[in-house]
Amino acid sequence: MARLPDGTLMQRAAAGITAACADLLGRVYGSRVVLLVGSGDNGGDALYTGARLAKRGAGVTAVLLTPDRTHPAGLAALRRAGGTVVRGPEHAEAPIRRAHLVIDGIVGIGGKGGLRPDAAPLADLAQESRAAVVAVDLPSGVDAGTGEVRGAAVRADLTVTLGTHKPGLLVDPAREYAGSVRLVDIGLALPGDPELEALQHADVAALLPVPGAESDKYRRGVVGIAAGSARYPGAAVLAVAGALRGGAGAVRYAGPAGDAVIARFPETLVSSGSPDQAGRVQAWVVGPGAGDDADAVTAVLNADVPVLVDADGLRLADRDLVRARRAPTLLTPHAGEAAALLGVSREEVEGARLTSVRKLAERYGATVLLKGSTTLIASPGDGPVRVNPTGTGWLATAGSGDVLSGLTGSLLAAGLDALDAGSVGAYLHGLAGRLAADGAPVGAHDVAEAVRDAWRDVMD
Ligand SMILES: NC(=O)C1=CN([C@@H]2O[C@H](COP(=O)(O)OP(=O)(O)OC[C@H]3O[C@@H](n4cnc5c(N)ncnc54)[C@H](O)[C@@H]3O)[C@@H](O)[C@H]2O)[C@@H](O)CC1
Ligand SMILES: Nc1ncnc2c1ncn2[C@@H]1O[C@H](COP(=O)(O)OP(=O)(O)O)[C@@H](O)[C@H]1O
Ligand SMILES: [K+]
Repeated sequence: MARLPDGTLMQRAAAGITAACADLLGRVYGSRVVLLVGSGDNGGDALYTGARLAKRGAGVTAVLLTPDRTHPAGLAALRRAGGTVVRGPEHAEAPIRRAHLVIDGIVGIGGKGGLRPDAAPLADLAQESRAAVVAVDLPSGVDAGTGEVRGAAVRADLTVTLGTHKPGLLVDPAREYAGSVRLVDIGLALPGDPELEALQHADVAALLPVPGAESDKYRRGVVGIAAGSARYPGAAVLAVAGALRGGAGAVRYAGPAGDAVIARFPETLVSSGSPDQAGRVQAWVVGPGAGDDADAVTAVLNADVPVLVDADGLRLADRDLVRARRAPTLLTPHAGEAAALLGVSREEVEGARLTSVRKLAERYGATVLLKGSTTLIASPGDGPVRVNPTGTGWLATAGSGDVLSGLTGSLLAAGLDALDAGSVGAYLHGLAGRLAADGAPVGAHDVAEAVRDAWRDVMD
């Protein structure tokens, strides 16, 4: 900002927001637009945007939340362009009810906590009205840095974000408030590592293990699956189904559900004893449907290869044993399992996913993949956390986590590190869920089958 003339970034921002609003309105001329203007630069962005829309023939009304502390140059620009101004949120109701578009410039990255009491009713009015709601930078009231929502917040149809995505636009619950998100490049160079990364197709394609000319099944990696029980043989079948599609050259199964596994997947190498008797593998998956088999979990954690621990395995894994491991460990809890490990409620984990996943990674000295509406993957330390962009609610179906654990374990066996295996596994799994569902409900086995389509889609 210091290197640019005063107001340059704001003009770039306003130009981008105006273009997005015009797309949404279809016709700017004759439309009725209401600006919700807070006391900071977020309000300034809204005012400059309003001025541009007014010049193109929109009827623009600015509602000033704190009339004495309003971005002066932005306000002057709006007035010059013919916009009208109402002073105080108590006058907002009538204009919002008549509006085609409401632009939320109450607060941006300078916000703390949920909306203050004077601003909170505006969020409700905007939501109840028939107007489209566009948030400037992020929906006012959500936490930009964490995705937490502590109190009232605006619900937007579209968020036009400036310079870079903020964690709050990618992590639930805040993500849901943002609607669709459009990034406007205002020419900011961002310093240092980001706090959060979302892999894209090209990143995933570069990480997927592909056999070379000299590959054989052992060099591609063997993944071991210690899962399932007499009560839950299906978990073993689904984990193997995922593992067969994850790039390892062979899948070993160790446990009591070998007959069910072999009936469905004859290519699996099955044994019924303890995992440490099953032969060499390059990575283990332990836990899905495993019941109370603590010995299998301990045997796997004592192996000097990467280990993925899921489901029942998380409850049975000794924390000191996990911390003492030298090979990588990847824990894959859903919010309920994470809550049990942290000794908090499920709601607390779902309300603060970023904090929770970091805390778990620190406590266990392991990489953690926290599943759910937003899937996050964190390794211990301050490095960037990964957020999976491909998830879909259709994945919330029994057994789909078992598929994920097999798939991700297979990527570990093929040589990806825990953070990459977790993020690539979640990416393929989410995409497979979308492709398999295609707008209709799916079972977990459909997701496993669609992993190949997801893989091709990424490689395309
Ligand atoms: N930093 C940059 O490089 C740029 C920033 N821009 C804009 O500037 C914004 C940040 O501006 P500011 O730092 O002035 O801060 P904001 O405008 O985001 O918020 C600060 C104001 O909001 C009030 N406020 C704080 N918490 C609130 C709450 N819970 N409820 C109601 N009001 C609350 C504060 O009293 C303060 O006056 C960005 O979000 C973006 O819109 C853009 O203009 C482009 C460039
Ligand atoms: N609302 C949601 N949106 C996106 N993905 C979801 C949602 N709910 C669950 N998932 C995904 O579905 C899978 C469910 O896994 P899990 O909870 O372990 O179920 P199960 O134990 O039945 O296999 C995880 O990959 C999770 O991230
Ligand atoms: K805002």
